[in-house]
Amino acid sequence: MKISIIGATGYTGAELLRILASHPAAEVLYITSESQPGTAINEIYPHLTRFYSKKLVSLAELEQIAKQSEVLFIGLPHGHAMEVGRKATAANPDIKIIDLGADYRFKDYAVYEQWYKVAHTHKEAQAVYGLTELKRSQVRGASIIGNPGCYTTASILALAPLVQHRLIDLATIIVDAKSGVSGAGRGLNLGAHFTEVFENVKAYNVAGHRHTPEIEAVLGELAGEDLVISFTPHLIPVARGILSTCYATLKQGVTAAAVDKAYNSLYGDEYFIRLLGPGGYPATKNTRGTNFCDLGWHIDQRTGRVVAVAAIDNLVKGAAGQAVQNMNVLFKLEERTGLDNAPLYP
Ligand SMILES: NC(=O)C1=CN([C@@H]2O[C@H](COP(=O)(O)OP(=O)(O)OC[C@H]3O[C@@H](n4cnc5c(N)ncnc54)[C@H](OP(=O)(O)O)[C@@H]3O)[C@@H](O)[C@H]2O)C=CC1
Ligand SMILES: CC(=O)N[C@@H](CCC(=O)OP(=O)(O)O)C(=O)O
Repeated sequence: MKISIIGATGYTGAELLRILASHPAAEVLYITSESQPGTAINEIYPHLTRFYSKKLVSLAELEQIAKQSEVLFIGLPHGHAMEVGRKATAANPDIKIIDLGADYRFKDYAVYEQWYKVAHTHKEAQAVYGLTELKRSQVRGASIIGNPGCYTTASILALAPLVQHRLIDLATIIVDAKSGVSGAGRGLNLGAHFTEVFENVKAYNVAGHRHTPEIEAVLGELAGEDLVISFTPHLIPVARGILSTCYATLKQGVTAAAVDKAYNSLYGDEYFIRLLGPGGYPATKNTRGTNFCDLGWHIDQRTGRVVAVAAIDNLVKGAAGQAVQNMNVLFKLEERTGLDNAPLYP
């Protein structure tokens, strides 16, 4: 496929290039940057040398980029993809757009505007939410895909079986998640500064993180009713990784066997979902650099709660890997094409 990446100098853009470098059907045509047009990408990311020496171009070239590309990945901060998506589809109605940011994730644009504080300027877009394992049939026929966030991918995958099989009290869902620092992007900010992060763990955006409505919207659709959750993100001193620990009260009479059955029936045939089963302890290091999501769950008899844990790499299954997985689905390729690597360990 002829591919272009808008915002290639960011962590998700660079991760897309790393993955696509070993994708047999990928031909990267254009990569863009507003701050460093004319620079070769491997001058910014030397790990991409031998794979790319392609020069970055400005978004001003978007019309010709769109006309020549079959797939456009967008790795920009939220609020910028809509303009790119609108102009690209106007220039090439057949183009497939996969946005790694938040602009195309919400069916209800009012929710997006309320939480992201940005007016949506591409409301006519018929976008599909790109959590592959849950939305595969819709992804197959999509023109625009809103790729999920990193915390949301891990948390929704952990909770979906419990919600879909009506095993939990929907009013009791709590998500406690940790993210590596690359989740904040490559831009310099004090919160991501080494001496602020090293030997430190902290919560942030408590009771107000933008991933809250995304998780609620997707789980609510699965449940067939609106729901609210408590979501607390934490920053941990690692480069990559999301660990999401999710709690909910089991409905009266729900057995451990019913919980096991729910996970196995939803994910038993899913290559990228590795079920560690009851008592399993997912760890970010086991998914690092891969598109896998490791899932484990525990029944706490004392409290009547289920505790579901998910581990992913925020830049892979949480972003670029899932975006390529969705591209594979769009073009009817084996879904693991370019994604079937083992993690580095230790
Ligand atoms: N990091 C992660 O783990 C995840 C990130 N995401 C989302 O993916 C998107 C990209 O994230 P990430 O790669 O981490 O971000 P980075 O901050 O690392 O990169 C952002 C990119 O956008 C470009 N950019 C920044 N500001 C502007 C602007 N005003 N106009 C045009 N381009 C701009 C930059 O390019 P240049 O300055 O060269 O023009 C850079 O390439 C974001 O929406 C993020 O929320 C989603 C899931 C996971
Ligand atoms: C550690 C860290 O800062 N993580 C980011 C999540 C990145 C992401 O997925 O954001 P979008 O949903 O906007 O794409 C955050 O908490 O905002």
